[in-house]
Amino acid sequence: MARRALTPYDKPMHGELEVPGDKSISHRAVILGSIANGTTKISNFLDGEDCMRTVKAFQLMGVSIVKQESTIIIEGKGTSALKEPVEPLYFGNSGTTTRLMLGILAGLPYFTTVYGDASLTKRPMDRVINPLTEMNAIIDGRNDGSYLPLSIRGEALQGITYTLPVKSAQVKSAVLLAGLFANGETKVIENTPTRNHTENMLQAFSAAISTDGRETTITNTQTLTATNVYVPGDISSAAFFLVAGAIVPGSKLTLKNVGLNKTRTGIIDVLQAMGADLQITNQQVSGGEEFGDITITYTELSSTVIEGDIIPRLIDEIPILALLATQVEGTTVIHDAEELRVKETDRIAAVVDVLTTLGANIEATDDGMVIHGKTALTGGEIKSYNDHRIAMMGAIASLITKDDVILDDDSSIYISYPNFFEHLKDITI
Ligand SMILES: O=C(O)C1=C[C@@H](OP(=O)(O)O)[C@@H](O)[C@H](O)C1
Ligand SMILES: C=C(OP(=O)(O)O)C(=O)O
Repeated sequence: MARRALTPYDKPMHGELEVPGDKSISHRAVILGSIANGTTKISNFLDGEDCMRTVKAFQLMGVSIVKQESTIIIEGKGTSALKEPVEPLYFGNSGTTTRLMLGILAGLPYFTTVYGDASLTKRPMDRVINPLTEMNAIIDGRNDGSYLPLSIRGEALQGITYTLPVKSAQVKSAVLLAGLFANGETKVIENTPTRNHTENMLQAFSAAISTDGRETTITNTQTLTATNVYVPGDISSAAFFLVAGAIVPGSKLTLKNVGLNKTRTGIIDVLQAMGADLQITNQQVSGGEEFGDITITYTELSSTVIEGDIIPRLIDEIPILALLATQVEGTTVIHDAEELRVKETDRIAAVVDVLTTLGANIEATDDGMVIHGKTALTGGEIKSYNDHRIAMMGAIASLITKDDVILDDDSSIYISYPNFFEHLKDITI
């Protein structure tokens, strides 16, 4: 636990940053590389705590995974070479590890127990256990089998057609991954599109998968073929510096090689709707994932409404967008974001608490928040709620506060952005 005092910065920021690899893509690359046949090299892998939980889980199942700086080499030998783990799998703070691994473990012929930290232990798992149970999975756990710790006895699975009742890529992914081992076809239908990295990665590893509009179908695939994966920068991490550039007058920042998958770029659409000066250059594609450089040049912005289908495209960026909304004239309203209540912490309550402490005019609603701008932020002592996105939001706020911001604990930042403070320093010297 590390308390940190952050001093306001009152000069324009200039510079270029290469944010770390995408968390969602890093998890998926480890999972598929570990069950595929052959060697998978993952470059620009995010070695944050969450992705390392996924790595550790497969190491405990006998997979050779070696890390050399930001490259990971996996020697995959197919699922038949995996071993039953002899100890419980610890998933720390990582919702993605837990939900995606449940999809895998449900179909492997092993008994496994999984557990997590205090936050993960409070997050709902029935959203994944329900469809997996429909597929014949045998999963039990605390509180009628809906919370960690859980036990999984792998079973022969049966394909299903499943319409997602929650806007969750983790649920979609768990069902699709289980579909690799299930008899026949597994179809997932989503009313609101969510991030499609699992679909892209399954395609890259030669699974029998196809998407038609909002329906994705996967057919039992005994053997995946290893491939090399380049992980683009995480737009959810870039978001903190995009907002920094948007709130500190006179700034101009470039974020290099940032993932631009359309299911993730809601923040770019919102910034543009608010009037931001954004330029996207050097666009490329690798493994079905688009990426490129984003340059933001400070300009006065105006308020907006964020609701509907855009929400899953920016769900993790809402805390930092709320900070931005405190710095624009007018009222910004965020609706349809009830999923924030079941993240690492209740992010609606946490954002409202932190920004209120800093002097903002913000109210919580059941499914979002209402922010009245523009307010001068004061500084003060804030709680991170042990949530990386809340801690980084507080740190970015300190750029424009009158007095210091004291963060009670900055350790959660290692979850998704281990070199966050170095990057913050690089652009504030
Ligand atoms: O699939 C993923 O990698 C993720 C999906 C989202 O969660 P939900 O599926 O719970 O919405 C997101 O908030 C999380 O950070 C990562
Ligand atoms: C919600 C998040 O992650 P997870 O669900 O994997 O814990 C996040 O990174 O903001």
